[in-house]
Amino acid sequence: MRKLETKTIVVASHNAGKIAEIAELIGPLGFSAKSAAELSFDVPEETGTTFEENAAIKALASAQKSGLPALADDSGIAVDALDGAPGVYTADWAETEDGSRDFMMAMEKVEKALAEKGATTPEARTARFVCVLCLAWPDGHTETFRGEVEGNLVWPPRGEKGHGYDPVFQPKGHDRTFGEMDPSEKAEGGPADGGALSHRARAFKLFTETGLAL
Ligand SMILES: O=c1nc[nH]c2c1ncn2[C@H]1C[C@H](O)[C@@H](COP(=O)(O)OP(=O)(O)OP(=O)(O)O)O1
Ligand SMILES: [Mg+2]
Repeated sequence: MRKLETKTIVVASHNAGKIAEIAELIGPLGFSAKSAAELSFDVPEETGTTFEENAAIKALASAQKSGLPALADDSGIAVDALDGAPGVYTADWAETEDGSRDFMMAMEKVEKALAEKGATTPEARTARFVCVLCLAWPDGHTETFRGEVEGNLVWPPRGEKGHGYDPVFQPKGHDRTFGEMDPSEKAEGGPADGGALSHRARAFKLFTETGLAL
């Protein structure tokens, strides 16, 4: 596994909520990071059919453009009763006609699909958040790390603290949604979570444990 030889990287994302979480996770590692959004890089087209493919597309685009190692995060929510949807298309479900994003609308779509399946009990409403991190170098080398967190979907949405689908996701073993948790709690969880709760924090744990970031 290739190690990072520089302490300056690009965070290959245009999502402010994610960028803030990634900044908190890499802060203690002593990296200086600029996001693709700050650098005004184009939003690459996510043409892959897996989180891994899309993470690589985004990381490679930023690495090639900047000449620096770049870290992308491709993530989404997979609902069991919907055969894993919206999955890699999680952001697409939030897209409005004018090209902006409306997560209330997206959460309503998921809820409608669950209602059509008659999924009313917590056991029928299980889902997981998935995060695949891809670190890419300008020469095309990539390393990937996957994190997942199990939980179930609640309705109505609860909490204003998160972003995206956080208000409807209640992680297993917790009685609050991600939307009701402070960012540090979403990242670290409680005593039973081993220091990493969210899909993003779990993928980051692998990233640091492999020694890549040392
Ligand atoms: O912790 C999370 N809490 C709530 N929602 C989340 C989370 N993590 C991912 N999500 C949702 C938001 C987005 O609709 C989709 C990811 O789509 P994805 O393409 O990976 O990200 P994005 O387009 O928002 O930003 P970018 O590609 O520039 O990194 O999953
Ligand atoms: Mg995206």
